[in-house]
Order: sequence, then structure tokens, then C-alpha cells
Amino acid sequence: MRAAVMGAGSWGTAVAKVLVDAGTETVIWARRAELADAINSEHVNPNYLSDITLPGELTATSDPVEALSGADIVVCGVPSQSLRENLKQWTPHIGSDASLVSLAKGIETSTLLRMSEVIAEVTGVADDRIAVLTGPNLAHEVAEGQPAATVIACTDESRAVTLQSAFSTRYFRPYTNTDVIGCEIGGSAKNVIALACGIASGVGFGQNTLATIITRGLAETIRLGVAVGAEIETLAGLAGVGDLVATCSSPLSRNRTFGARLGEGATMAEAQAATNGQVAEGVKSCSSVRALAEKHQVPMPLTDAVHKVCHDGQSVADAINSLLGRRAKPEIYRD
Ligand SMILES: NC(=O)c1ccc[n+]([C@@H]2O[C@H](COP(=O)([O-])OP(=O)(O)OC[C@H]3O[C@@H](n4cnc5c(N)ncnc54)[C@H](O)[C@@H]3O)[C@@H](O)[C@H]2O)c1
Ligand SMILES: O=P(O)(O)OC[C@H](O)CO
Repeated sequence: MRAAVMGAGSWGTAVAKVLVDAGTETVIWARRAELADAINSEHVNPNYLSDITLPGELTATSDPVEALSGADIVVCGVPSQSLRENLKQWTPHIGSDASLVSLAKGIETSTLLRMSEVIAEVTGVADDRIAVLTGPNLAHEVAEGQPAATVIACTDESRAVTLQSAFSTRYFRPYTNTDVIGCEIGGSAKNVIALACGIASGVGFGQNTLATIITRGLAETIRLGVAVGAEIETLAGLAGVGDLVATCSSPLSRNRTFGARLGEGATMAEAQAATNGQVAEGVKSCSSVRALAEKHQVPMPLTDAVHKVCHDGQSVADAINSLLGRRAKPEIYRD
């Protein structure tokens, strides 16, 4: 097995390390030649996870054609909103039976497509060759070798099992699932809910508020998931609850941190500037998740509130008042 990890951000770098540790021959593609050179010569990625020593067997290149040559597994590690443009360049160089594995947790804003749908549309590859890797996986903890589980979802169960083996290490434990939709909805929606948790924490609210947002965030994620064909069990698992808890609770989460800055009073521009170029997917996906929910007539009040704060100029105080001022209702409802 040979893997090409396309994208040398935090998660692409951590996943490349996992693959090498799992015994899979791996090359990582970085946009910038200096970054590829540093990985090859110093075994560090100076821009992301710079305190982590990468395995000597990991090779890097800034040439996507070289990275994709002979790859059985193509790992798509660029952010959601740039996946389509990158895929257009990669497609002619992807092998005819290669598996494509999406790492991105977002919904394309211009089309409302999930990442596996973007991959299928751009590459023309059949669904049974497209997989998603998602779960409670903060990149730095995984790169440190802290134990974590994940989900590898593919409609072709046997391909998911092959991929499971390529990504399995003593610290990183993938489970297979055939519910690609549920995994992608869970991964995209949790970033928006993590922004909401960050905002609440930045305002100064404690654990009751966070638990409320996580739980009600799960409720609206399940409503959306069911409307678009997900299995509820998937959203109760690692790709749903698991990732929601990790992202909403951890100061390592870029989405939660972004939200916390807004809750502390920063403007969107200030919060964006403080990311140092690291992507907080929920900032864009709050709009696409909300639009997808509207399309399917699914109420997602927390997602709506995050969208209004991030993109409609609503103040955090008004968003909180409006959430708490909604009509009383039973806990479990599907309308
Ligand atoms: N960091 C994590 O802990 C983590 C864990 C699981 C999933 N993810 C998901 O993985 C995806 C990638 O996140 P990340 O953490 O690696 O992001 P990052 O911010 O650390 O790095 C993003 C990478 O994408 C590159 N990039 C940015 N714009 C690009 C463009 N237009 N074309 C090509 N490359 C571009 C950057 O140069 C960088 O290499 C996201 O969807 C994220 O939600 C991240
Ligand atoms: O740092 P975040 O907020 O992008 O979250 C990282 C991962 O998705 C956690 O599983």
C-alpha cells in the first residue's frame, strides 16, 4: 500500500504520521517547497505541529503529480472550500483503482455538497471508492500518539476494511462504517456547535451552558442528518457525539477558540486574524449547514445563531437572548 496525503496542514501532517506508523508507505504533498524540504531534511513541519518529530520514513514533495504517482490511497487533506479547485488539478493523476479518503469537515458553501459528493462530482470516481475519515481527532493529540479512535466510512465495506488496516496503529484505532452521509454531517455540524460553545465560554458561562449547547447541538445535528439520509446510530457514535464532545471541550480546537474570541468581544476580523492562517471550518460551514437545513426544512437554532453572529452582524448578547426567547417545546421533536 502506498498513500499520498494531499495537504500538509495540521491534520494532513498528523494523518501522514499515523499512516507511516501503521506501516503504510506515505508521501505528503505540501503547497510550498520550503515546507516539503523541512519535512524531508529535518523531519518537522515548521508551520503546523512544529514540536512533533515526524518519522524519517515520511517523504514530502511540493509536486502533486509526484505525490499521486502510484498511490493506492489518496488522502484529501485541504480545507473544504478549496477541495474542488485542488481536485481539478489532481484528478488526471489519480490511479484508476485508488481509494480517495476525505479528511475535511465541511459543506461546500457554493453547492451545499458534502465533501464525498464534491470528490465524486469532480473526479467522476464511483462512490464505492470514496471514503471519509472522521472522529474525535484533535491533530496535536494524535500526532503525540495519544490513544484515539476514528471512523473510516465507505459504502464499500470491504474497501473500508482495507483502509482500516492502512490507518491502524497502537494509538489510532479506526472503526468502519458504511454511513458516509452520517459521518460527514456529524463532522461538519460539530464545528458550528463548537463555535457556539466557544462563544459561551468566552462570555464566561460554565459547564451547564456547554452541556446544554452540546446536547441541543446534537439534537439539531440528528434532525439534519435524518433529513438527508444519515443513520442516527452514526451520530450517536464517534463521528457524532465523539467529535462533538472533543471539539466543544478542547482548547486545542480552532473552532472553539475562534468562538471564544467572539464571546470575549473580538470582532470577526480580529478573530480571523488571530487564527494565524489555520482554518476554523465552522466559520464558513455555519452558512452552508444552515442553508442545507433550510433546504430540508430542518430547524437548527444554534447553527442559525452562529451564522447570524458570524455573517449577519448580530451581537453575541442578541443571539443569546433570541435563543433563550424561543417558544417552549418538548425535548424530543423532529419537525
Ligand atoms: N486540525 C485538526 O485537528 C483536524 C482534525 C480532523 C479534521 N480536520 C479537518 O481537516 C481539514 C484540514 O484541516 P487542517 O487542520 O489540516 O488545517 P490547517 O489550517 O492546519 O491547514 C490547512 C492546510 O491546507 C492548505 N490550504 C489552505 N488553503 C488551500 C488552498 N486553497 N489550496 C490548497 N491548500 C490549501 C494550507 O496550506 C495547509 O496546508 C479541515 O477540513 C479540518 O476540519 C482537522
Ligand atoms: O480544531 P478544530 O476545531 O478544527 O477541530 C479539530 C477536529 O475536527 C477534532 O476532531
